[in-house]
Amino acid sequence: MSVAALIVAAGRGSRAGEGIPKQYRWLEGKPVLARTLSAFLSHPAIGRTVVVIHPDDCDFYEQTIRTLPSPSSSILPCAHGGETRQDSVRNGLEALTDLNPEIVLVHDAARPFAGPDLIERAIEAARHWGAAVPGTTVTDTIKVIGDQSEVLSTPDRSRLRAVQTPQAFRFLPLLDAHRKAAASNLYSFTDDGALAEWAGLPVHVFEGEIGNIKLTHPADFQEAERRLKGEEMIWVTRLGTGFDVHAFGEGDHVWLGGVKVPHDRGIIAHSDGDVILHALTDAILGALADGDIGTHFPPSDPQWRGASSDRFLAHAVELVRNRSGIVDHLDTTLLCEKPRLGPYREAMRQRVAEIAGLRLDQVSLKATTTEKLGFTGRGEGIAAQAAATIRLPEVSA
Ligand SMILES: Nc1ccn([C@@H]2O[C@H](COP(=O)(O)OP(=O)(O)OP(=O)(O)O)[C@@H](O)[C@H]2O)c(=O)n1
Ligand SMILES: C[C@](O)(CO)[C@H](O)COP(=O)(O)O
Repeated sequence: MSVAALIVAAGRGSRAGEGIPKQYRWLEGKPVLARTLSAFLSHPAIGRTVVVIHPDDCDFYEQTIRTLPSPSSSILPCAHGGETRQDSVRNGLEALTDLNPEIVLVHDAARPFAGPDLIERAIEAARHWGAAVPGTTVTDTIKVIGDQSEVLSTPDRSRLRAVQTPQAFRFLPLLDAHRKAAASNLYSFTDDGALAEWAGLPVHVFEGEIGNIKLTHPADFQEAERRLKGEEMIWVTRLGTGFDVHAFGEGDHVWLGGVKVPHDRGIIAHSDGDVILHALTDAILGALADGDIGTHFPPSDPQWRGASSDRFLAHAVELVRNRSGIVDHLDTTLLCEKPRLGPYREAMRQRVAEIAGLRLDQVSLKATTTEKLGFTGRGEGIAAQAAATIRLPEVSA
């Protein structure tokens, strides 16, 4: 599927204070916009990129382009922005109509820390859902207030996500939604997700990146400088392993890798007994040196009775991302005589990739019998062992 990037850089950066618009300010040796652009220009899945700039900023823009390592032919002639971010996005979309990509990623120039994995997840999410925005869990409690700053309500934090960019969409439906909003004189959407929602497109949230901050206030620049200084970032690679066993019992199916597999036995377990997801969860927790699945989801806690193990794996991955880390690879070996893995392997890889927010090539799944030896050989139970490779910034390792 063809993918284009649309970088909105036409704002004035009034909240950031100081002189020139923030996207052209230099941050540790490069303009902010050059950092933002590089992430997209260097991504192999992105065909073309259009940057939307303010008409007054042509010189700044040209200077920025000259700082790129190799001025890229994949950058289209820039488009001009409008009064609001929404106008600027619409102008950028109009500039892409000849190209007519299948997917467009809309990104703020003011977010220079979007990483390749985030971009990959955005593309996958658009392929899968058609419209998706990256979100991170909220760590502060949020209040809804009234005109007198009185608290009206406290929404359930577990349902809230702080939304970032790149936001990912099928191109034509987004273009259509923007045109409709403009035709209805609606210009107050603060992100494209909200505009798409208004236009009736189902919008989903995929995993964002804690480090993908928007440079908005002066303090954000100080934070970004600190980070980049420390950051010719040293990554520490960690490998964790996990192992899980469940006994067979009454039943007609087993859950493996998040997929329901018909079988002449069931699994005896507190949760759904998915040994693949349990071993993977423990492997990630092992790499984080953060206890094991029982520490995070005690079997004594009735709320996990019959629980789908998807949430265990998703939680472990979230812990990695909360530490600005990256899950690089997940590898599992299933040990049993039956059921056979073969017919379900791809569906399981797909599901594990989906739960963990990874690409398919980052998920490996293998199986072996134990040559009729031991409890697996006698068909009394099933086991899985897993390895997870993650990277953490040295500071939090
Ligand atoms: N009319 C506008 C307004 C914003 N943006 C872009 O949208 C992104 C997010 O907006 P924001 O952080 O609010 O940037 P500014 O509008 O520049 O900031 P401020 O509101 O402080 O002036 C930025 O990359 C900004 O350049 C844009 O292209 N056109
Ligand atoms: C698009 C956005 O970055 C998502 O968080 C945000 O809504 C932009 O808001 P701004 O007020 O234009 O900075």
